[in-house]
Amino acid sequence: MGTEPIISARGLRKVFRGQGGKDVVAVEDISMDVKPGSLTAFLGPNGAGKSTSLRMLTTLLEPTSGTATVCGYDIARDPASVRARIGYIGQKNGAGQYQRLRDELLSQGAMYGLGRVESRRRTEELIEALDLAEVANRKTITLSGGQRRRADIALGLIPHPRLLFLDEPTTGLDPQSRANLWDHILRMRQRHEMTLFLTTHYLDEADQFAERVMVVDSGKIIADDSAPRLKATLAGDRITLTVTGGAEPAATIVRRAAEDSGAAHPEPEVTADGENSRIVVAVNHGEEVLPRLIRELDAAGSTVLTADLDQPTLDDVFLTLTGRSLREENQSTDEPTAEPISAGATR
Ligand SMILES: Nc1ncnc2c1ncn2[C@@H]1O[C@H](COP(=O)(O)OP(=O)(O)OP(=O)(O)O)[C@@H](O)[C@H]1O
Repeated sequence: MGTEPIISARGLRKVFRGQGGKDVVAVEDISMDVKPGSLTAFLGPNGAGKSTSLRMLTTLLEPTSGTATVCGYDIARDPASVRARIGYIGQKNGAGQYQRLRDELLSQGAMYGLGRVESRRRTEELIEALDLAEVANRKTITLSGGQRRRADIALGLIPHPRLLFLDEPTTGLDPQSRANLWDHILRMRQRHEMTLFLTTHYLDEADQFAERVMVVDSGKIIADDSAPRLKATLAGDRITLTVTGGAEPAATIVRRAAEDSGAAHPEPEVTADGENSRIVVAVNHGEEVLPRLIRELDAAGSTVLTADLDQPTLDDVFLTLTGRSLREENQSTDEPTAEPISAGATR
């Protein structure tokens, strides 16, 4: 298949007929080409249309309009050929929870027509690779959240897919289990040279592990690039200053410095901080702008009490694009915002 895209979608759209005849446009218009071997994160707030897009690409849901090929096969005309080549790990795994994990893996192998010997070989290989030996004889319903997600991944990998779709693989896990799961995901990827396409609303995961980040909002892809490039082109470095007295003339000087740096949104955010003023602005090349800015403010008679320079995050990217914070949006329906995690495995 060479460099042909492993996923190629054009104008995918899904409208659900809501109750009382009111339609819900879950996915408005999604187009993409995904390279074989890549790791792509589909990042967006709750309800952005991530799962619906994934369910269309995995042939679980028929698009209202639009087309896609996955592993070279058309999702509408040849869903069986698509399914035979992909793995899909949904948000809630519905597999038989009262079976022992090892038996569940073996039945999965049988379901994919692997044959007894191959099924057993694959089951043992995945139990070992995903660190599940200790729990392999337990019923899956008794597993912890992290073990359950690793078991889900083992189930998804039984058919040896070239392309693995994961829908929010780490949601609901504590930071340590998330790091551990990522470790396994990256190891599996390396071992099997798989293409990974996953949805997440954890900004740090997309930032750390994905080579390509597609930011999704209201059923559309609103940005698509590597995390460093998204941050450099769409967010800029954040400068936070505390100056004595009122905000002027400091705010004007800060705005001009931001404009000169080519910042997309040079208007500073100004708040009173007791007797002092706090000024926040996004600039380009913050490390060059900040010292110059402090000198200019000093010359204009504004004393700078504190000055901080922060690298942008993907949340700043989302904020620039939509005027909303992804962190806050997810907090309302999700567990506490993710702490940064680090997986032992390297890319
Ligand atoms: N079967 C359905 N019937 C009606 N509306 C639906 C259905 N499935 C999803 N939706 C709606 O479509 C929109 C997109 O949902 P989707 O689950 O794809 O979002 P998501 O980005 O995966 O969100 P989350 O991060 O919460 O999983 C939401 O408004 C959702 O309520």
